[in-house]
Amino acid sequence: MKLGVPKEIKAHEYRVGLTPGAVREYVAAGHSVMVETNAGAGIGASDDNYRNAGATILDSAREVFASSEMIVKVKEPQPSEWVQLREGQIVFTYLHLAPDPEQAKGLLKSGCTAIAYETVTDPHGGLPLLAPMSEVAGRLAIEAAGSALKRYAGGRGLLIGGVPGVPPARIVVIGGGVVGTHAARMAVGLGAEVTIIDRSIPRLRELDELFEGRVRTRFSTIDAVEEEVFAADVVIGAVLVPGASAPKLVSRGMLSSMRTGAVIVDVAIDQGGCFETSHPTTHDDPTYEVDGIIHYCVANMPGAVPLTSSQALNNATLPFGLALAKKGFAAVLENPHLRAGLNVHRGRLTYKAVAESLGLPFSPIEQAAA
Ligand SMILES: NC(=O)C1=CN([C@@H]2O[C@H](COP(=O)(O)OP(=O)(O)OC[C@H]3O[C@@H](n4cnc5c(N)ncnc54)[C@H](O)[C@@H]3O)[C@@H](O)[C@H]2O)C=CC1
Ligand SMILES: CC(=O)C(=O)O
Ligand SMILES: [Mg+2]
Repeated sequence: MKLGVPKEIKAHEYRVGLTPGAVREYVAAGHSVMVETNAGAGIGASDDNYRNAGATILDSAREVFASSEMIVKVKEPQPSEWVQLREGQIVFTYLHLAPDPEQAKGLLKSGCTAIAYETVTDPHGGLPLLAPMSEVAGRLAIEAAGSALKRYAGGRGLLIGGVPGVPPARIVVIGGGVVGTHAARMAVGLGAEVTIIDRSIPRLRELDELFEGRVRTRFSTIDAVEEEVFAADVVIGAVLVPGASAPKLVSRGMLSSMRTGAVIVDVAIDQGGCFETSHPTTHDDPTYEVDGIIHYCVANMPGAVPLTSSQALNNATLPFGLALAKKGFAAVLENPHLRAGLNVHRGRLTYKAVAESLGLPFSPIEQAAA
């Protein structure tokens, strides 16, 4: 198959869809890979590095889109990219369609086959192509919170770990999945007082064992969320209902009962966010304030550490990408985990939670593929 890797164009997105190491794997399997010039600049990979791995370098994204049967990216296609996709072409990338009706319209209109990294599954009920970036974002969330807590940044002026004789920050993590666990690990490591809220009791049990008493766990109810959020210095939003818009767990009204200068890091912003007052921000200007509460809502947090993130992402996407490259759409039909990743096919939405969140018709895959 002919694969294409355009340079990412979202603000401060320095990751790349395929690293030179991954290109080598595709080429070794008999595929050809076209890479836009400078696509790897953010990870220090030159065009020559890609050529040495067996890729052909093209001068523009336009040539990459025009000559490829499958586009491999990182971030959701941007408006200038939707219009270059076509029927029969596969796009393999993050999509996060639920909160993004414009992108959904663009992809539907193109007729392309779009497989969302974030809804591909594994045999253990996990999301293997979301997990590595959730690990990164969870860890970064505590760094982001530490920066925003600084007084000059509008925060409470609190050091996360405190010092002997002065208490540390209280950090509340809503959603104890991959993001939540990695945020909690960093927070515990810095000496914070950490509470994790989740609606899954089995997950709370696992977390209790994992952290050996170093975090408090709470079942997610309206009361529990209110009580914890009102007493917090930092709240990390890390819930997910796969494919769907994030549930809004903290309302605007609640902000006035929070500590002035407290920080919200809404990692779930790529699914619309779990705070009513969240809106997406960029690494250029990551925070804003509402009712005295600092909000950090960057939708591509791992883009800030592209060297770590591109490698971690490529490790996870490689087996799925190789299956797609070998068999094309047939791989989606035969592999239940890739099938779970299919969001758009030939003008139809094939992921139920996405269609429901967008209020658009859902088509089962068999119907869309007929
Ligand atoms: N902003 C960014 O750059 C990035 C954002 N993300 C996003 O972070 C979010 C979380 O991702 P993961 O941790 O991988 O998901 P996950 O599926 O591993 O964990 C989600 C957790 O939320 C819990 N949950 C769901 N509804 C809840 C509720 N009402 N109350 C409490 N807990 C609830 C689930 O039980 C689960 O444990 C996703 O939206 C993901 O797309 C991930 C990576 C980067
Ligand atoms: C998951 C996601 O949206 C990201 O890594 O940017
Ligand atoms: Mg700002």
